[in-house]
Amino acid sequence: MRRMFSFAVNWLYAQLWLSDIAFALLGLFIFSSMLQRFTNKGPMLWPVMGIIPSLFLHVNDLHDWATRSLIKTGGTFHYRGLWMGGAYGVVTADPSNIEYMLKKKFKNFPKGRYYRERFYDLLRDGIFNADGELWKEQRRAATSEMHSNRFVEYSMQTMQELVHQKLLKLLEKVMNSGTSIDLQEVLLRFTFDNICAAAFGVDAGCLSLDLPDIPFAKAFEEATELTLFRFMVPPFVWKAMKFLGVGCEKRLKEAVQVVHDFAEKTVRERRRESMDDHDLASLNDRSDLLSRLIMVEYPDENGKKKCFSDEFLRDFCISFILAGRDTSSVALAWFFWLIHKNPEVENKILCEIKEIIGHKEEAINGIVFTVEELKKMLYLHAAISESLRLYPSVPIDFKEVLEDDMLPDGTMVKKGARVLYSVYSMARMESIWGEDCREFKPERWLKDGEFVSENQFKFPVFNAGPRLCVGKKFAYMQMKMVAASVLLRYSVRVVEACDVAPKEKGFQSPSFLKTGTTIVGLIFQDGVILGADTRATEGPIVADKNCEKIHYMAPNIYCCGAGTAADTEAVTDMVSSQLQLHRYHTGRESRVVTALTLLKSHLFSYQGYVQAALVLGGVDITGPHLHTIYPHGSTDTLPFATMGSGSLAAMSVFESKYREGLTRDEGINLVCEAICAGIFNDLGSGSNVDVCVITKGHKDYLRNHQSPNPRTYVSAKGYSFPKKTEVLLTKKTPLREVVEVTEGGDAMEERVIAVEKFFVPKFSHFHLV
Ligand code: HEM
Repeated sequence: MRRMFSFAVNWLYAQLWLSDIAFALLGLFIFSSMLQRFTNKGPMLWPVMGIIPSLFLHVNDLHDWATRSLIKTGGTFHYRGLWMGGAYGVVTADPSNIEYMLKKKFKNFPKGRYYRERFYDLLRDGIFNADGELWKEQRRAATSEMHSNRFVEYSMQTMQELVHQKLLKLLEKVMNSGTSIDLQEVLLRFTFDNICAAAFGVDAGCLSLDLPDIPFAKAFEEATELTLFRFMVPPFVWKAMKFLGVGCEKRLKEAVQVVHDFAEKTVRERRRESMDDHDLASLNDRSDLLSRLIMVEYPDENGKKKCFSDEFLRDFCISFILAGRDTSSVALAWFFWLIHKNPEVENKILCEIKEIIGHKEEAINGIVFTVEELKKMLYLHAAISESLRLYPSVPIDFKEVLEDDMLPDGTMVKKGARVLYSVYSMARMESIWGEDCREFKPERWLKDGEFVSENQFKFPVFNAGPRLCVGKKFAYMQMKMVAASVLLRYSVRVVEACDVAPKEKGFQSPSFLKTGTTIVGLIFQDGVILGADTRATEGPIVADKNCEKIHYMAPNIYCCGAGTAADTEAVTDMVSSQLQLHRYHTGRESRVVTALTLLKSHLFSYQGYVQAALVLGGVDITGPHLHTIYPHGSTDTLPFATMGSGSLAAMSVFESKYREGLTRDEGINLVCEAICAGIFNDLGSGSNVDVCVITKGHKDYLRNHQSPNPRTYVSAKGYSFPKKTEVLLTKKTPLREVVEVTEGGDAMEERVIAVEKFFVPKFSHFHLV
């Protein structure tokens, strides 16, 4: 028998070629792929790799791709991970399935082992990571404490303080500096400080004016990110790394240590207070969750009084911080982004706020919203709910299946499978939210002016059923407080340059159309002379032969611009307006250094996205000044300067011929010679020479002062333009009134206040206007 078997194996071995095996495997691969394609309406499940290749293909639009697949399959599809990897289950967006899991068969769909083992190092047995009795005990404690009047009052007070003492001050500082800011980071700092105050009763200090690095906050952020990394790699990878203590797992261990040390120290100190009669009085005054829970006594199985252990309190507080930190800050960042895109909603919110605070006499800056006032802001409530509907803070969540079951839509789920439910996709399904589901419409939440809540399972943004978010009320108060306080004072604008996805995510920034230019300036004995050519180019094409590149900034200050024409015009116009408002305000002549500071800080904040290279010149009370400003905001102060593509040719003239104490005519001639060097040696520069001479109290703008290469050929036949635009109607509208604007005047009488407040997430930057 054994001989026969070994004979058969040897025979087979002699007959088979490697190519036969490869061919057979390929056939099997194609067959199973086709079988899968025809039997499964959901995304392609590849042999061996399962859904993984599709995930990689859609890594940049995962949620939208899942939405398309869910719409195609009618709300639910099966998925499978790597072969023998153990990951399998269904993805659903069907409210009846969600109600079944989160409420009707709650016990059969716990968070499960998969979730728990990944989060265990950070959260241990905290409420966010617990199931069964462990969870129930914490849930009871959290609900009773958080819904108490004492906690609501305390949390409101901490929110008010944080908004007025920290957040608004920081925004004011940013606005005054004229820069933009990563609003998402600011909001994250805000929610971190807020939740630390609510949970531990401590000020984490993240939102100080100088935005300091706080070790606890940094470690928390790192621990959360590294824990989420465990969900992205196969278990054997992170488990092996943890065992060996290397890479991400080593960093995670260190970060978790910092978080736990901080939490343990705070719990220890508070426990000491509870045991020391002297400190007990001050503990009684505290209303944070830790201080309240430390005082709680409950009967154990034998009827003896028991307190919560230090470990219980530590894990409880850490879970709380995790639950309340990113969720609210992400929700607020999306909210401000949507408000920027939908100014009509912003107007309605402002109308509502103004109606509610109409009776208040204080100036806007002194207004602090009360709980009652926030409760009355129904339109704002609707706008926040609508923003959460479209961009839920937890876009996809999952539960594990304890025993084989069948979901209400007929889908079978096996023990150990996972049911993922996409809250993000639900918002985009016409079958759930109607044809206008993708629109941002706060009105869908209002009926006859009253806010109408939606069914929890159609809107599971805060989860639903017994595990509904404990912090929902807190979160709404917090978000409304921030939104109303900020919108009342500022308008938040997304900085378009940063609004685009960063390069490392595959985004190619557009190339710029640059204008070739020669611009120069020099200081002569009585003031400053600026010069420029007049050619504007669009790549290889001459777009304008006689444009103006010397821009007015103030009666005593002018500025030559090279780079993108629109940018040079926009930036000089903007600063010129600011200078004018400043003159109205102070009644004094503008100084060149003021223009320089405004220009450079604007250009610096846009980090080269505003393509303007400038030569700024003027004469003020301190004498003549000449500066160059580069697109990234660096500056130079020189007696003679050149910029633009023809700057090298022009500089060669200045370097050989410039001297101190030039007369006006010598200065103009030298400027013309330098510009001509650019015109004749640089293809981007051409046409005529514009000159501007600025002396104390006077300026001469010599437009087309020289035309060194006039057009010589004119067609003998002339030029005919046969097709004309016919004039059908001629109507003259006489000017009713001529308004004269006089520079100077009585500054105190005619005071104009500029309310241009610039300010702004990492995924996008915002401006405050
Ligand atoms: C916009 C803000 C918020 C959103 C969208 C939100 C959403 C959620 C969601 C989806 C869950 C269920 C998570 C899961 O079981 O996988 C949850 C649970 C929870 N949330 Fe929130 N949350 C927000 C703010 C807060 C805040 C500010 C707090 C604390 C003050 C908080 C405390 C909790 C707690 C303790 C749980 C665990 C409840 C349990 O498992 O029984 N949440 N939240």
